[in-house]
Amino acid sequence: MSPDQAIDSEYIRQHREDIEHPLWQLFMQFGEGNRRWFVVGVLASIGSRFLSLVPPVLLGVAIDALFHDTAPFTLPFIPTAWLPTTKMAQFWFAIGAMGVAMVGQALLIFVRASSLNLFSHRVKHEARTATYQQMQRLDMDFFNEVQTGELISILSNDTNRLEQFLDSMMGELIQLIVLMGGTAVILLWLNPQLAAVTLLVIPLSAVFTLWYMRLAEERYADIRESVGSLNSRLENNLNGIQVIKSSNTEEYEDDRVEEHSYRYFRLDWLALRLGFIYRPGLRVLTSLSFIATFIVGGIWLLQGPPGPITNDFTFLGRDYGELTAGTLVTFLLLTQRLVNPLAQMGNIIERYEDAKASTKRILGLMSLPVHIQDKSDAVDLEDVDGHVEYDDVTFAYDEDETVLEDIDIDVEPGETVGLVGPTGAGKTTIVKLLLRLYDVNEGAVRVDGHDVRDVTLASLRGSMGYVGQDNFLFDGTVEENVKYGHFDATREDVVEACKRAEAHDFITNLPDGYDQDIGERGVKLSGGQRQRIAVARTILQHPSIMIFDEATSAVDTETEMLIQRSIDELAADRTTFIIAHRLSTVRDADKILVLEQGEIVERGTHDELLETDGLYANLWRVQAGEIEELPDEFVEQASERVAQQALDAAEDD
Ligand SMILES: Nc1ncnc2c1ncn2[C@@H]1O[C@H](COP(=O)(O)OP(=O)(O)OP(=O)(O)O)[C@@H](O)[C@H]1O
Repeated sequence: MSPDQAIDSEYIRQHREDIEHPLWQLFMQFGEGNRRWFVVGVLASIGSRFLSLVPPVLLGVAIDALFHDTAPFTLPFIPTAWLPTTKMAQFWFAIGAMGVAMVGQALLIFVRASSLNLFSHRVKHEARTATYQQMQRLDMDFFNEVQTGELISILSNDTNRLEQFLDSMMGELIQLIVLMGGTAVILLWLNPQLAAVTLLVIPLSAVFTLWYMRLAEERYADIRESVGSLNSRLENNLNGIQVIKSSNTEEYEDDRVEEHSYRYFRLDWLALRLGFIYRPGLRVLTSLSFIATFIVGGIWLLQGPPGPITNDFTFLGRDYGELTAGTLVTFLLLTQRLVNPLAQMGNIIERYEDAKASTKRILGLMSLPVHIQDKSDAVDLEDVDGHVEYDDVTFAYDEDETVLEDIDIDVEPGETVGLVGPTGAGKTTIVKLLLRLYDVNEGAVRVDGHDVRDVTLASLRGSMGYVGQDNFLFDGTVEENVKYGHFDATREDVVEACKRAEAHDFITNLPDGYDQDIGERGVKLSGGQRQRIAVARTILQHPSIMIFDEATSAVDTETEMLIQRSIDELAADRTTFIIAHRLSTVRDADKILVLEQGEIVERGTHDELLETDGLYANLWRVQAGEIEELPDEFVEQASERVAQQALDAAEDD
């Protein structure tokens, strides 16, 4: 897929699906600094499993050599010369060796658990922070497409799933592989013919497991996706709780949440059901292996070897005599030991598929292409004068719908520009291009003669202050919010900025003044108060270019007057863009640009535009209450626009 392609939800889904070997990629990306923990964990796993195989082998050897005299006292991998020669000494040697193996196993289990847990928790932490860091830098297109709940789900649920697999299940998987490998080696060493009967379960289980994995993979991808959409629903509803209550739509929302939750339940249940078939199936296979070993070994002991099996053969230079009772006991003990862990395979695979789906979501997000970023030769904008040019700019959010067309604007340093026009005309989009939240499709936006694509984003955005209609405040105190982004500002700086933003008086009236906690998103303040804190924050930034986007539209007339005073003060010595529906706000601007359907249809000062008697003059008449004097054409166009907006809103729903 080309990185130039628009980042829409289909692109994001496909991009995620195309990720191959997600867990391996993740391991390579985040395992590096943590590999030693992984290696120690794996070695301890192998060691502990290996030691767990020692007691059954010793038991079998001891039975045959000490009690039945049917075989010599020999142990795998240990030279006979090292072993004691008297029976009593051999007896105590076997018991001592079993004790050492058990204590050693306990120690290695401790080492395994601590190192693998440390490894998985570190990988989780690093994956989560790296994902967040990358996510913050993604293009706005991405945030338009993906819901917040879905992102939280990736940063929280998916990283947790990953950790669960990495610390517990991966350890179990390694142990299972070691157990199977170790058991196979010992059984083959003891008696390759009987081992062939016992170990038939391994290829059969592998085929059965592959079948299960193929089916489970899709289901777990769907489950992770449904968790994301459930979280998005919940997040949306919690954010909109005031609207839900005031619209009396609790029952409607109950149903919507239930629908999402039910989808999650159903997908989860489908995957579990698959596991219900797989797990007992695997147990039947492993039990069959135990029974087959017992039947074949039992008949062999009672009647001599069955069928084509012969007692008299040599394999890899070793002479295999008759099957003994002790060997059969070791076989049965080891087979029994294989049964339970092998039956755990179902759990491991479920967690593996779950972790794989989660990792695809994490890596899918991390590897998304970023278009809006610094070029390798980007320069810093320094000592910005505030000369802004839009040179024949054309822009579309979606390929098929042009939002701005042939926009030409030239703003001299220090000038104030008013952007007005009907809703949806493209006013906010114009300033988004200046902040380089999006790149133009054609033409160029320049600041002090530099194309905004050629300068660093930090210096570009650092030279601009933006105050919108609804400014986000963080949970914290008034002072923390004013200082946000300028953390080394002093209390005096903060107070000075608040005075200029007409916010000082209301802040000193709060019970804790500048130390007042303002709650999540500033809920404990009124809209006008939040607005003035946002203005103060911008003043502290000393921007060369100011942008006010409907900054006074949500406040009462008195607050509007106060904010207007601070806007006037800020605009006095810097380039300023003011987007406003209330035309009185831009009346004194040096230039007013009137936009309609993505084009600048009129430009001039307030008086010039009134004289032109076009769209601006009609909008002015509307606000002055001179409705009767409006031309019919304007009224018709206005009602068409309103109808179109209603249609668009319905389509969006
Ligand atoms: N993120 C987006 N993705 C797709 N289309 C968008 C996006 N943002 C805005 N638009 C569309 O672009 C057009 C211009 O929107 P814009 O917000 O610039 O208008 P505006 O003049 O500022 O309107 P208002 O006065 O209502 O704020 C509208 O048709 C809008 O639906």
